[in-house]
Amino acid sequence: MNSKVQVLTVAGNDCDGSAGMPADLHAFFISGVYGMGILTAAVAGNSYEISDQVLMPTEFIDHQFAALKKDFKIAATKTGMLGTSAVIKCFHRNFAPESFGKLVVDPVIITKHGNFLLDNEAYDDFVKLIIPMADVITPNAFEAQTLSGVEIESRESMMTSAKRLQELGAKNVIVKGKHENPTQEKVEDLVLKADGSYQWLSMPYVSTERLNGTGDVFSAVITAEIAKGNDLFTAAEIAKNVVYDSISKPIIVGHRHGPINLWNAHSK
Ligand SMILES: Nc1ncnc2c1ncn2[C@@H]1O[C@H](COP(=O)(O)OP(=O)(O)O)[C@@H](O)[C@H]1O
Ligand SMILES: Cc1ncc(COP(=O)(O)OP(=O)(O)O)c(N)n1
Repeated sequence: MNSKVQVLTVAGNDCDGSAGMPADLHAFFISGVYGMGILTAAVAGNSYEISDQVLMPTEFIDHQFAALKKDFKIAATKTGMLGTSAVIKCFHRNFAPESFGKLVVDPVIITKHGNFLLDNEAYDDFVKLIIPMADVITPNAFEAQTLSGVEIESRESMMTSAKRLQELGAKNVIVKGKHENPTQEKVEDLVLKADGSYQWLSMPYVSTERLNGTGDVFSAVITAEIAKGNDLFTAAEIAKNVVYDSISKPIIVGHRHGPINLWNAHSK
């Protein structure tokens, strides 16, 4: 039963396959782990926009947790789109490390193209219930800023923001750097561990619109690598390389903000 490392994503489906659960499952596959998915929501999306979203009934999410708990040995779990207070409370009552392993929280609040995937009313419950459960939290610069109240403008502010997230209860924090300036040379992420040790991850800035799924893949690879027993610094370094390889040689799928090229990472 346990010949393959097993991991779980609790996330929404993006119907164009570029982000959310499909991206997580692709990332699990290239990481060599067996991936499962508890569906929380679904969005109608393409490479231009997200035009609609719907949430799963929480009783059905309960049933998905119960089904997996009975049968599998899950070493690590990641969260993606939780969407509402009801889903957050449902996750909170179902998740236990004994059954679902280490927890990586990707705070899906607003997509990089401006769609809100977390209700305003759900925000306080996310902070109160989900952040303290996180072994690792992986906010992008905007989410780190929103959650910590610290404006991200330098390495120093990324560190202050990460420490603030630890005060909110997350054990280990990865603040992903900004990548909005077309003249920037590199994108730097900060990995701050529970014991205060830290590392900077730095890769060249890639100028492309084909970035759908970068955040999902980054946190999914970290989840897979932790499940395999890797240390967080190693896991984050592998994830950073996978994302870089996936965006530096784009595939042309869809017209605009297309999916990233995981094949290029897989072939390395
Ligand atoms: N244009 C880019 N060039 C290089 N690295 C990038 C670029 N965009 C994102 N990344 C990297 O991709 C990973 C995911 O970050 P990000 O896209 O900010 O997450 P999210 O999808 O949550 O907004 C991080 O390691 C980040 O540094
Ligand atoms: C269902 C669903 N979940 C997550 C996303 C992705 O949102 P975003 O924060 O823009 O991150 P990445 O595309 O970089 O992973 C989505 N579109 N749909």
